[in-house]
Amino acid sequence: MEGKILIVDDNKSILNALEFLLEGEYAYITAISNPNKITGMGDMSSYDAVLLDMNFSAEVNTGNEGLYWLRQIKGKAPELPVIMITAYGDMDLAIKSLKEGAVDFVLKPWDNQKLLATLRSAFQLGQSRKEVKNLKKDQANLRSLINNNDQPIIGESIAVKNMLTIVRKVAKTTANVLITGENGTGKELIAKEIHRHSPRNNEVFAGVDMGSIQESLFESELFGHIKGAFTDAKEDRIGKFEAANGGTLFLDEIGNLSFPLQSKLLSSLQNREVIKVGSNKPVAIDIRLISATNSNLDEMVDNGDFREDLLYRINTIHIEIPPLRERGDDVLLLAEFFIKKYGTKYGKGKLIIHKNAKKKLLDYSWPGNIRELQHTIERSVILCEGSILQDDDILLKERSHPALNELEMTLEEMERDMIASALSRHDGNYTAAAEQLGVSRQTLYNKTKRFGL
Ligand SMILES: Nc1ncnc2c1ncn2[C@@H]1O[C@H](COP(=O)(O)OP(=O)(O)OP(=O)(O)O)[C@@H](O)[C@H]1O
Repeated sequence: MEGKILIVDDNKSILNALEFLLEGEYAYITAISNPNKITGMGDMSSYDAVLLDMNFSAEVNTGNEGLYWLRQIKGKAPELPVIMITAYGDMDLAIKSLKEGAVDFVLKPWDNQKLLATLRSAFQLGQSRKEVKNLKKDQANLRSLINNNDQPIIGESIAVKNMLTIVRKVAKTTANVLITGENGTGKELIAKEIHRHSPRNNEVFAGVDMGSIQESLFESELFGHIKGAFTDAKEDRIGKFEAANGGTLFLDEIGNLSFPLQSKLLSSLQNREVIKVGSNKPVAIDIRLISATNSNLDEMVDNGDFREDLLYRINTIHIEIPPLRERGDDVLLLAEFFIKKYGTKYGKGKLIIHKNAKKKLLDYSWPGNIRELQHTIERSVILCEGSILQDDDILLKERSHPALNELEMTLEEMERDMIASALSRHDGNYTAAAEQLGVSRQTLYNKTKRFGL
């Protein structure tokens, strides 16, 4: 069969006998009588298994030399299976070698069939180890591809620069981070940036949006469940905590967590373990937590809606993202960025923005922040005829804007308009805007996402 075996023994006749025996089974055999050659061998991972003598000097039988060379090989290729050969039947030594990482040992004089069988299982083990190593490498590559595929953070205002300095500093630690800011300011983007610059960047970044899942499913979403825990639990399922194990867990809209779940979250963070719904067996977890919200958690604590001890736990570092209207010319930088992006996407080539259009962008209050700007620019690129983006191409949906005749509006456009103006009136405060519109905070949140506000 295909396979590359290395034999190391200073007794030439043993070496020849082994070489002869193995030639019938494996495609490539390398036989060396001087173990010092191992030092110069470089990368040994191309071998599939090694047969290594335990005692190299005939008069010395401590086995130390064999153990020394075993360590050297393991240092060069940790996955490579090594079988030790010993002539003295010294069990202590054989066990010592197993502890040092040898997969098995054979005693001299050996039985040919037994030796071949031992080597075959070592060979199989080596193949599996190689596969696992390659899979892990693929997985790490995929993760870093996913993590690095994110868009850059645009912004040169002092507010953004200061924020990014904190982001870079905190990324290197494992501190829990709370990101606050209005809707669409880039909280998720910043959370991913922290993960990308952290030592966990080759591990998973798992996000849960508490604003978009039904409250009754929060617990199972976070902690998982076992089969039969509730009517719809047809299979065991792991939660986001376990999915993020070793990596970063991003809890968006953490202010939506009910009080009992806040307690469960707190105890998971304190004990570093989760208990699946329907189970009582704790599972150890190691996550870095980043939470985000556009609610005022201090106010929620004062009103008895959020646990103070949980707030302390999640906001070791607090990052506040400024709203777009406070970022000065960043509006234009971001607009240029999105014009380029959507110009390419819709085959419009290089588009230039007219100064009146710039003024229109700068004068607007952007209640939906960067998400709203992004959607506005996408629409304007689609509408734009020619190579200059005019102010008429930019449709702002603020209620005070008279561009659209209400009689010609669809119900959906009116709804979007009302939501935008309510958010603008309340400076992006969701609770107040939802109250004014007579809908729940969650409904408002879902609608702003749908309308791209
Ligand atoms: N500084 C930035 N540079 C470029 N794009 C950005 C920036 N900030 C945000 N974006 C983009 O704006 C959109 C909204 O950002 P994101 O989803 O991170 O906001 P959010 O604050 O998490 O929103 P929500 O409050 O609705 O959860 C995304 O498409 C994101 O890529």
